[in-house]
Amino acid sequence: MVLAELGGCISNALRKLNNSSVIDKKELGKCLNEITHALRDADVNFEFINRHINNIKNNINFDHLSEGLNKRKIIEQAVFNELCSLLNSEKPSFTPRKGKPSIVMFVGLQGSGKTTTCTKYARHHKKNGWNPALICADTFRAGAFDQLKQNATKAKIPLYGSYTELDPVKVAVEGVERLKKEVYDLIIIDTSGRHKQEASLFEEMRQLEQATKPDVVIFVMDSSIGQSAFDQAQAFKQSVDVGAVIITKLDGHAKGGGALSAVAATDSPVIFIGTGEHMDDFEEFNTQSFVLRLLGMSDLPGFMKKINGVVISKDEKSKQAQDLSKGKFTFRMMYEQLQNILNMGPMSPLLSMLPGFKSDFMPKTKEKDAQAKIKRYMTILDSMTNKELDCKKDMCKSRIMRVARGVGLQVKEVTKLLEEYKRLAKMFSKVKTLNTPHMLKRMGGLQGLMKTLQT
Ligand SMILES: Nc1nc2c(ncn2[C@@H]2O[C@H](COP(=O)(O)OP(=O)(O)OP(=O)(O)O)[C@@H](O)[C@H]2O)c(=O)[nH]1
Repeated sequence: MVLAELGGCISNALRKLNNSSVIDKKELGKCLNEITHALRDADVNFEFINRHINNIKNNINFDHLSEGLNKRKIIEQAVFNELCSLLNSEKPSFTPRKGKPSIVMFVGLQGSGKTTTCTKYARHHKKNGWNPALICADTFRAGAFDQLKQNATKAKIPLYGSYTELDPVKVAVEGVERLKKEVYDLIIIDTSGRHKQEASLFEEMRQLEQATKPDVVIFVMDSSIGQSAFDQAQAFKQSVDVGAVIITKLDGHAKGGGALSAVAATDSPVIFIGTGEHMDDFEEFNTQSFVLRLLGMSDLPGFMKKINGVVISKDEKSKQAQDLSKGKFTFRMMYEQLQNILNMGPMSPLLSMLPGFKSDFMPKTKEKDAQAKIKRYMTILDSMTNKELDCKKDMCKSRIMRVARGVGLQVKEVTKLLEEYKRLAKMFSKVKTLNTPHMLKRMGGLQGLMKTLQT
């Protein structure tokens, strides 16, 4: 059972309580039985299921619940709390400091997604103001250096590695020394994997840990490995000092429950999840947000945090607010808005924080089309002169033709962009404030915005 289905089954079990005229021990038992089956089908560790289901039972004492209380709500809250505690770790999560070098070492089995995740992690921190660099200490797999090099080049992250040196410890130590001197504040070491938990892999990890003294060791776990996740997580924890976990491949058909619950074996928090092969398919993990979304409930605080933080940065916000109050919406501002939408990354995870939106609301192909359209608009805007970008008037025909020729597109593409500009200018002229809910209302809600981008 994939995770989205797990959420659906748990919500269904809870919803059935609505239809019961009396909610008593028997009804609660039926509901918890259904939840137990759903968790089992999603590969959550049996021992954990029993422990958490018992906790729910023990936390709801029907004899002590007075008449007026909403029993369904109490049960729902107890289930929510237990699902959170299943995924929570007491240990605080590690955050690298800016301006001071932190060393982060990635470990995991071959194919778990380490190399991809290292670059995603570096890119995420770069976007948020760190100065990251990568080290390829995987001298075991031929092609590992080239793979990381390709990823790093795409993400514009500096990389240290060697085609000839076969000792991973030597590469890692030299890399750390060099990158520290070059004042990178986040030094990320990609290590090699093996097909299974081999002694040689663990020995290599131990040596790397001793030689580079990382501030944190991040264990990368593939979510599709089911029940065996628990043993794997435990074996890694026993070999190196795992301090954080990243679960990959939570997109697609992974059951995910096994990996999510196995995190307890590492006694470390999940800090990110990988939701696809693309660089942007990477999300910060927040237990409460995750469980809310799993159960199909809205995560409005998470949504607002993301949209306010990314769509309009604080500095831009005051300048743009000033311009808007003067009724000025220029092509340059349109460019900035499009850039902000691209910076948000994939829309589906964002939208799934809202009630009524499922994670597959926008299929990947549509998402790609929408992003291609934004990029096309930005290419057109790139070919405009500064004067044109800061102008808020319509463009004459000869200019439209010049711009179309400049970017090698048809005139109708430029005309489409102008229509979109007029629509946005009209909308912003009425808003005159950068209050996000207000703007979304003007856009006809997110559904309206998404429809526009998809057409
Ligand atoms: N669908 C999906 N694929 C992923 C994700 N993360 C990584 N992958 C894919 O998983 C495969 C293996 O990823 P790598 O990054 O090469 O794995 P690795 O752990 O570095 O492997 P070794 O270097 O051989 O130890 C690649 O095809 C990645 O594109 C994810 O979150 N979702």
